[in-house]
Amino acid sequence: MNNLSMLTDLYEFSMANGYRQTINDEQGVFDIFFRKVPDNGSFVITAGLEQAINSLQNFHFDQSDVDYLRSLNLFQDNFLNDLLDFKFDCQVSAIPEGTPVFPREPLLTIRGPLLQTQLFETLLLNILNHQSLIATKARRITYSAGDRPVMEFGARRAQGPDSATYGARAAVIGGCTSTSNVLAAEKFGIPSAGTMAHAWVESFPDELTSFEKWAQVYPDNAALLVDTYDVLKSGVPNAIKVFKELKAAGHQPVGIRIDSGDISQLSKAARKMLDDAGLPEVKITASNALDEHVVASLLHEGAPLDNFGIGEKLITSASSPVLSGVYKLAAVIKDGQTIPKIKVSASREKLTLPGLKQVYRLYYPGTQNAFADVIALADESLDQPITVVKANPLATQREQRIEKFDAVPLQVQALDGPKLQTTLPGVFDIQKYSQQMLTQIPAATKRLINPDEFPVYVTTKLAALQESLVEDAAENE
Ligand SMILES: Nc1ncnc2c1ncn2[C@@H]1O[C@H](COP(=O)(O)OP(=O)(O)OP(=O)(O)O)[C@@H](O)[C@H]1O
Ligand SMILES: O=P(O)(O)OC[C@H]1O[C@H](OP(=O)(O)OP(=O)(O)O)[C@H](O)[C@@H]1O
Ligand SMILES: O=C(O)c1cccnc1
Repeated sequence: MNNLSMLTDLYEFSMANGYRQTINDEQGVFDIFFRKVPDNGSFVITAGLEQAINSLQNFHFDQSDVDYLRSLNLFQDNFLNDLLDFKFDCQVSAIPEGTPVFPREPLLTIRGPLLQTQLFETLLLNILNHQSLIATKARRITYSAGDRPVMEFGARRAQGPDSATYGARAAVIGGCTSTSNVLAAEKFGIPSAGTMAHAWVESFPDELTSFEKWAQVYPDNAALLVDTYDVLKSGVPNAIKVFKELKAAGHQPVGIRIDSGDISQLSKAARKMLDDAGLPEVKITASNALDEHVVASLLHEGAPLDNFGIGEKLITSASSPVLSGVYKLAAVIKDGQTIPKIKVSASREKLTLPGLKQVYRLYYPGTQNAFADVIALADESLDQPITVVKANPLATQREQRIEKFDAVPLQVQALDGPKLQTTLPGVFDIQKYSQQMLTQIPAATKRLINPDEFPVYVTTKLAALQESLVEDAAENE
C-alpha cells in the first residue's frame, strides 16, 4: 500500500499542530464504532483491519509532504520538523476481520500520543468504513445465494481503482468465491474467474463461429455468453452444438452465462434444453445488475442457477452506499491518569461511551449460541449474574439482569507501536471465521428484511460513568 499519511482532512493537521503547541504530553484514546447498519440490516461484517494496520506501520512523512504542509503557512516549525521523524507509538486493539458486529461496539481502539491518534482518524475510517460496507453487502448477497458461488464482477463500476481492488477483498470476506479483478486476485490470493463479453461474440461473423473459436482456444474452460442475439433461439442451441463437439473430443464443457431478459424464465428453458441435449453438467451463470433481492427472487421462482456474477450493486453497495463509522475520543491520559471523555451533543442518540473498554460476546453456557454483546470498562470483570443496560441511549427498557453466560472478549491486541501483536489471516481464512461467527448469532438477526435487533448492552458501571459525564457536561455549560 502507498504511503497514505497525507490522506487526511486538514483539520487533523490543524489539531495535531495545536496539541504540539499546548498539551503535547497528553495521550488520547479513540474508538471506532458505527450507529446504523447499511440496508437496515442488523449487523456489519468488519473488514479492512490488515490495510489499517499496514497504513499505521508505514505512517511517515517525506520531505515533500512537510514542504507542502509548510507552504500552507498554518503550522509551527517544531511540529513540521517533528513530522519528519514521525515514529508510530500507539497501541491498537481491534475486533478481528470478518466478525459480525453491532451498533456502538468499539471495533478498533487506539491509544497513544494525542497528536498521533488525532492524525489517523480520516485514514482509518476511510479504510474500515469502505471494506466493512462491501463485506456486509457481499454477506447479504451470498446469504441469498446460499451455497451457490458468487463471483465478484464489479471492477468496471467501482468508484475508482482502490474501491475495485479492496472492494474485491472485502467481497471475499463477505462470502464471494472469486473475482474477475486480476489485480485483486493477484494481490490477495483470490481465484480469478470469468467468462467472455458480448464483444467476443460480435467480433465473429456469427455466434456459432464465435463459440467454436472460443472452444478451440479454451477447450477445458468454455463458459459461453448466450444472450448477444437471442438466448433461446440461437444462444443456447449454438452453445449445445459446441458443447457436444467438446464432449466428443473428451473435454468437459463448463457453462453458459445469461446477462439480460427475464433470467428466471430464460434459465428454466435453457436448463431444459441443456438437459434434453444430454448436458446436465453444464452450469448456468446469471449476471445483470443482480443484488440480494433479485437473487432471492430468482431462487424463489425456482430459477435453476448454479452461480452468479455480481458487479455494480455489490462493489458500490448501491442500495445503501455509506457505512458511517466514526472515530471518537474516549479518554485522555495525563500524568498516568486516565480521564474519560464523552461527546454530548444535541441528540442523545449521539452520546459516546467514555473510557477504555472491551466488548464481550455472551453465549448460553456451554454452547456456541450467542444471545447478546456487552460493552464493559476494560478494568471490569463480568461477574455472574450481571445487570446491564441497553447501549442505545434511546432505548426505553433499560436495566436487564443476565443470570448465566459464557463471555468471550472480541477485541484483541493488534499493534504495540509498529510491532504486530496478532496474526493477519488470508482472506479465505477470514471468510471461514466469519461464516463460523455468523452461525453463532440467531437466525432472526440475519434475515434480509426487518431483522431482529441483536441486543447490545453496557455494564451498569459504564452506564453510570456515561451519566456522570453527561451531568458534568451540563454543569459546565
Ligand atoms: N425473473 C426475474 N425476477 C426479478 N428480477 C429479474 C428477473 N430477471 C431479471 N431480473 C432483473 O431485472 C433487472 C432488469 O432486467 P432487464 O431484463 O430489464 O435487463 P436490462 O438491463 O434491460 O437488459 P440489458 O442488460 O440487455 O439492457 C436486472 O436487475 C435483472 O437482474
Ligand atoms: O451488472 P453487474 O452486476 O455490474 O455485472 C457485471 C456486468 O458487467 C458486464 O456488462 P457490461 O459492462 O458489458 O455492460 P452491460 O450492462 O451492457 O452488459 C456483464 O455483462 C455484466 O452485465
Ligand atoms: O467474466 C465475466 O463474465 C465478466 C467480468 C466482468 C464483468 N462482467 C462479466
